[in-house]
Amino acid sequence: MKKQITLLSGDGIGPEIMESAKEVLQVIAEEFNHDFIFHEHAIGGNAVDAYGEPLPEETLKAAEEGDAILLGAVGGPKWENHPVYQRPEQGLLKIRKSLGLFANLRPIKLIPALIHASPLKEEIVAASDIVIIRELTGGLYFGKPSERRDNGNSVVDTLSYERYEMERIIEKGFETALSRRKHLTSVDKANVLESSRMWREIVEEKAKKYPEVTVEHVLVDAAAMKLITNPASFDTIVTENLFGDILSDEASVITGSLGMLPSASVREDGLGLYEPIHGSAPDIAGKGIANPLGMILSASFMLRDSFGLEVEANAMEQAVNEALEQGYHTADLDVKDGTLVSTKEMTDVVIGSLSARSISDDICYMYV
Ligand SMILES: NC(=O)c1ccc[n+]([C@@H]2O[C@H](COP(=O)([O-])OP(=O)(O)OC[C@H]3O[C@@H](n4cnc5c(N)ncnc54)[C@H](O)[C@@H]3O)[C@@H](O)[C@H]2O)c1
Ligand SMILES: CC(C)[C@H](C(=O)O)[C@@H](O)C(=O)O
Ligand SMILES: [Mg+2]
Repeated sequence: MKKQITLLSGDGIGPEIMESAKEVLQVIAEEFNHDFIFHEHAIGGNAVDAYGEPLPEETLKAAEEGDAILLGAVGGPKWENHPVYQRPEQGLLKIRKSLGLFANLRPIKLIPALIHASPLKEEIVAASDIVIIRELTGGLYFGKPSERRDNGNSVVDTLSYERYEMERIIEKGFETALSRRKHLTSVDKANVLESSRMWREIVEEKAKKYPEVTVEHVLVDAAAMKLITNPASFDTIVTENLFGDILSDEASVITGSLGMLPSASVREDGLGLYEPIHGSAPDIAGKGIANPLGMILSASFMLRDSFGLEVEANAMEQAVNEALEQGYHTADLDVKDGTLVSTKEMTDVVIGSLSARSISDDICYMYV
């Protein structure tokens, strides 16, 4: 299979973890006889430095024309005092909005080898298997006006949604729940916000179309508490943009590290942007110690969901599991008696597991 993949490494640890994903994908391409063609483009702070804007036109064009997009992370202290239009994060928001990537899927599944790495008790995290479906192109992030007034003495941000924007993400929530354990938790703040009351009405309307799915409404503050006291009580969560951003970082604690979580941002026709949920981690950038697994798992997410390469995606995920089972971990993961490794070493271990796996598959094949 021949695929054009747009690589947007970004800032901070972005390029370090992107290198890992690229190397692993190259091994997959060789072993499974695919042709992955990588096209690297600028986004975020490095694009501001080179082009004066965080999302150059050519990056957007390449992203639209390719088969899928892989993104590292954007942002960092260097650009914090730039005007809003030159903030790295604006590049990320603009690519999501311009490409219409309205549905952000954030799976949170405990990897058994990491059961002790979470600061939460083993019995609490044990059965965790959640998908957060986060609305990605509306809400407070994009509402107008968003500005300072009265010489900086008052400020307004606007939370606005059109009905169709709520309908399509809620529908995605139901479809996802239907393909899983058929339990949908809709998270809102309907006791305070009008937008949440409209959201809840739409969830109730859509529920009639999905009688097999059990629907539960949970207020966002209570959901934040339940996520870490009883994560196993969740299956699929659907929520608006900002709530989903906050809850997914919180949920990463279940897996032992923010560095573990992948995500997919998709639209109706299947175009997808795949990225770890974490940021550019300026505190560890350049040290070669970042956890590359959230990025590698984002690449396997791309293989499965954008390219339909189920076997290859499984092989990558299996290789990640094996690396962790053997006790290898980067510094962000609190693994007792394991082997502390760098980003590069972790990548090599994953590649080693992949290669060993295909050799053993060959042997099995030869003897069948
Ligand atoms: N998708 C994105 O590009 C994205 C997401 C979140 C934050 N950001 C940006 O990143 C910058 C830093 O934000 P922040 O510090 O609040 O969040 P962050 O996610 O970058 O880091 C939070 C903490 O988690 C650690 N961490 C994150 N990813 C890790 C990994 N792969 N391996 C090991 N440790 C990891 C960091 O070292 C840090 O201590 C900001 O400019 C922010 O806007 C970008
Ligand atoms: C960097 C920022 C704009 C982004 C968001 O809030 O969506 C990030 O936190 C994320 O989760 O992808
Ligand atoms: Mg976030």
